[in-house]
Amino acid sequence: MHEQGTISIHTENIFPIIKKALYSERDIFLRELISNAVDAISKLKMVSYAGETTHSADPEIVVTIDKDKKTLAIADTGIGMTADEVKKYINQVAFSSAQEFATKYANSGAGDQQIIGNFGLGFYSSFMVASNVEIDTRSYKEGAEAVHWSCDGSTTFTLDSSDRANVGTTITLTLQEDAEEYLNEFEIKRMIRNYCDFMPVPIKLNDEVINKQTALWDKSPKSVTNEEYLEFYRYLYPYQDDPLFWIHLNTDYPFVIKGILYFPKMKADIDPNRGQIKLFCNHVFVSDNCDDVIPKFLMPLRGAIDSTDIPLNVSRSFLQGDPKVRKIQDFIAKKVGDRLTSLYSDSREEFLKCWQDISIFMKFGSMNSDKFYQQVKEILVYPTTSEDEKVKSESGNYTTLQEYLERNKAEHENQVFYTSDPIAQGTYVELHKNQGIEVLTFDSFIDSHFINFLEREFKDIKFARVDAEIDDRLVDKESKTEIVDPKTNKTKSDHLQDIFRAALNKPKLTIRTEAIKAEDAASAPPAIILLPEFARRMQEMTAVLQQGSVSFPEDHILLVNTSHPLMEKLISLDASQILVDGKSESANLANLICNHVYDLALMAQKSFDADSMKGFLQRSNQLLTTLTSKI
Ligand SMILES: Nc1ncnc2c1ncn2[C@@H]1O[C@H](COP(=O)(O)OP(=O)(O)OP(=O)(O)O)[C@@H](O)[C@H]1O
Repeated sequence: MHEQGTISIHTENIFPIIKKALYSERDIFLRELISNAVDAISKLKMVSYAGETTHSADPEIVVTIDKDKKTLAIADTGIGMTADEVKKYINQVAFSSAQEFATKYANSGAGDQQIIGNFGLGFYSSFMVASNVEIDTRSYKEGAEAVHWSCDGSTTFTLDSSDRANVGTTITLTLQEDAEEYLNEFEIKRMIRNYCDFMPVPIKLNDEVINKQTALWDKSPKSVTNEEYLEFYRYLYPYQDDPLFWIHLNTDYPFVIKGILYFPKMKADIDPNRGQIKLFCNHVFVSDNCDDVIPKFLMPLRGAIDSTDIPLNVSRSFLQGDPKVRKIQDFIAKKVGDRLTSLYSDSREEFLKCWQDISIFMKFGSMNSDKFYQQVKEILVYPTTSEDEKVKSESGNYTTLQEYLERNKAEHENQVFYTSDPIAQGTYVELHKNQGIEVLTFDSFIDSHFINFLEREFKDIKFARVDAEIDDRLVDKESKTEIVDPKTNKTKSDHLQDIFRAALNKPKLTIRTEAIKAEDAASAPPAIILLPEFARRMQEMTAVLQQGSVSFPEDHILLVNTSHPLMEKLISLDASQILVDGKSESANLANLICNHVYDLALMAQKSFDADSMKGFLQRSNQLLTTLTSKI
């Protein structure tokens, strides 16, 4: 048999277009050819199950590199093709999708970068790297003649008889000069591992089986042990910390979707834009990036998703608007939500152990997807100062917002007190705690947005940071009105206001006085800084918009604690007016103390820059010297 023919395609110069468009994705040719080989092996299995043939051979794919001839061959023990099938499937089917691709590319007007090779490229993608492609094949069909097809990338081909004895197909590529890297064994091994690792047929190179073959996601979740899940994770992401927990997806309805999604230990700097989930289509690796298939907020997860239902096309942008993809996204998000809620209800203790690592993800997800938020809102928890038995756990004390509101309904209905930095704001937290006011911690970088989100969700609730205002319960209102100077009718508060205003001389600073309640008066701070919630949030927002750092607001409040013992002394110092060398030494000392008290209050709020620190140290020394000179 000898036949020569013309492949009927209408787009001129089809191969240069394909080569140009897919240049950066050239590796995919091997994935396509090996996928075809796996399909051919499955088809043979199917016809044999159907009783159409008794032929059987060990399923295997052998990749052979011939450096002298500059060829790369992929041989399979699959179904093979008759001459008619070659004409039909190769000359017509394969080339028609090539044409479709080229037309799409030519019309898209998109730059090379926007066209990414996925599926549908098939057999013809071999012309991206080969100057000549040969097919040597023999069908499983009784009496079928083996055939040899050859094409040099032009639109003509030859079809001859072949002396091939075995059922199956060998595709031999004569590599172009610029594709000789595919003669390198390491490179081919890497490509097989990358694209074909989980294909269910052994793929051999130099008698060595290169691929893993079994995909853990295919197994029934009940039959997989924790150690197997961990091992698989370590295989996919070597040298990484073990994951916290995982979700095994295994469904046939409404979509065929399998996979394992792992929750890794998340760092504070997670980048939700960088997905790490591997996407497979029937065990064939497609992409390291499931951007279009996974909802954005699930991006920090890792693992693998395998689905033949994900409509992949040559141009990835096609995917985004696809309604099926949206349904798949919702489905995956729901599964993730289910897993989290069942973890919480099965073992709150285990859930809380992971909380530090998953909280940012869950808050981010809640803000991004209402469906997800509705699913998880009851299990969003926050560290709390409450000592209630119900909130205790080995990982610390945690409460949900609902529980918090319920517990504190009588004390402060609809008001949530929180700290954004339990260490720096420790003084304030302590003050609240001592008066029995429960404080929650919202200290991640996402929390200022998340608090806004919660305030939108719970319309009546107001969040106030512990340093925003002093709650009435923390102060003794009566002591404020006590008159201490019968001559001037001034209260202690009036006096202290005068002293501090004169000493600090800061027009933008508001000075307020309150008697802070404390069991031991000296244990409460002599003064604290208040940053009104609204003004502080505005400032934070402006900083975000201007991409700057949040500077400390100049118009803050200094709240002087009139019940601190230091304040009595300060009033008498100021009043004594002891003159040394014509100067009032006591007034000078009072001035130093006021500035020192102010600085100490500031220090609980912000770190000092070099100049402020220098000033603080100098004054501290001066103050110590003045005080010790009295001894
Ligand atoms: N190794 C092979 N053994 C048997 N038949 C093959 C082999 N390779 C290709 N074919 C036949 O050629 C056809 C065209 O292959 P091609 O790769 O272009 O497209 P496809 O596999 O049908 O789909 P896709 O474009 O998604 O890969 C296949 O459907 C199959 O019938």
